[in-house]
Amino acid sequence: MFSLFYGLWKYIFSETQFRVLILGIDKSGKTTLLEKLKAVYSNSEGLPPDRIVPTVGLNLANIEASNRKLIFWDLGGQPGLRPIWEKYYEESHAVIYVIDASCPSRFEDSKSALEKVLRHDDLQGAPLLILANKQDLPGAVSAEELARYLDLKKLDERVFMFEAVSGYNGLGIKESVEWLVEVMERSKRTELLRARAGVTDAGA
Ligand SMILES: Nc1nc2c(ncn2[C@@H]2O[C@H](COP(=O)(O)OP(=O)(O)OP(=O)(O)O)[C@@H](O)[C@H]2O)c(=O)[nH]1
Ligand SMILES: [Mg+2]
Repeated sequence: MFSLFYGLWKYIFSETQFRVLILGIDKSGKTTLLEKLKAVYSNSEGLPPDRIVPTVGLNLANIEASNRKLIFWDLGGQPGLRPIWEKYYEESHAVIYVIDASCPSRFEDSKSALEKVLRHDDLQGAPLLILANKQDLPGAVSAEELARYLDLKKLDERVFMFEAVSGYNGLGIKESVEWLVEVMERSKRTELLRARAGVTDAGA
């Protein structure tokens, strides 16, 4: 009985650390964005772009924003590494999907990889932030143009937003994080993950 109340207590009062998964095909700029997030939100400088190499494992960033703790998981986007993404779905509160907005020849690959992400049951109800990245480059399409191009059908029941960003100059980074915190706070997905953690603890 005690463990049941303890589980309930934890469910109501525990401070959630939001886990955000950063996905997108290779070279879309995920790790550069992660390093920019560190530079903007923590005391860490973040790696400069010229020292960032293609990701094979997992990169992490812990930040605090709007009085909330967030952890970002950045995975490799090369085709052979994409099957690993789903191992992280179940634990994630939200997904950031990064697209190189300056490279239309790769939009199709980005779109089909994203559609596969959205079809996965383990990500049901997870808020989705789609970033039109590399806005510092002259040819980059706007967030609206990218949304039109992607024309996503599987977004029903999911909170989502498109945002124009640049991992180089930091455009749109704060707006993105503020939006994420706001939607994760009141998302059913957060309730679900909290309840699951409470139940696990109570049953332990
Ligand atoms: N101009 C410009 N270039 C960028 C930006 N973000 C990343 N790049 C460049 O794009 C290339 C790929 O960046 P990464 O951050 O390694 O991309 P990634 O998505 O993490 O790639 P994988 O780890 O292979 O999945 C690098 O040459 C970066 O310097 C940006 O905002 N603007
Ligand atoms: Mg990377």
